[in-house]
Amino acid sequence: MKNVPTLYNWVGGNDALENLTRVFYDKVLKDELLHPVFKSMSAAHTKHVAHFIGEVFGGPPLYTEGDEGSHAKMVSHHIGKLLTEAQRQRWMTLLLESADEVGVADDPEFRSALVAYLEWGSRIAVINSNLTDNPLQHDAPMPQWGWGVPGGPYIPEP
Ligand code: HEM
Repeated sequence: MKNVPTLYNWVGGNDALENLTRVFYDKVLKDELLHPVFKSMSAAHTKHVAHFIGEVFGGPPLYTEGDEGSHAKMVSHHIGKLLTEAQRQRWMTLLLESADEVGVADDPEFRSALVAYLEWGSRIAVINSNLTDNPLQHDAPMPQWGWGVPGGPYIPEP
């Protein structure tokens, strides 16, 4: 497939991702299962998560350069939080509800890649939350996510 856009471009870049995480964390803070976990999050949390996902989706290094983050720093935020599978499932549900609410691209190819990434990342977050030490070296690379099996969005031939 020629000229395959990045997931970052397809979703609408940083503005679309920041809009998504803003609406999502509003829901999270009103949720009885997730409020206790997120009640002390920083004011910049929603943007940091949007920047992280954007970078993983092939966007500019807004998390590693703009926010002075790294993959290891992101992981360190989850260490020792003792997240449960029920909390993870609620996190997924609210994020996907938010995606529909704000009108994130809903084509089958994009949503397949989005769900695959979120399932992967959220399950690793739960695993890491049950550790006491960060398993990553400080210079571990950022994950990179792509379109997976479909290979790109469905674009009909002209
Ligand atoms: C793909 C999945 C995920 C990604 C990309 C992600 C990303 C991040 C990032 C970038 C931070 C650091 C924010 C900052 O610098 O302010 C963070 C912190 C955090 N994340 Fe995640 N996360 C994921 C899944 C989860 C899940 C499933 C949970 C809980 C159910 C969770 C709970 C938390 C908590 C509690 C913090 C710390 C909040 C605080 O500062 O008090 N994360 N996450």
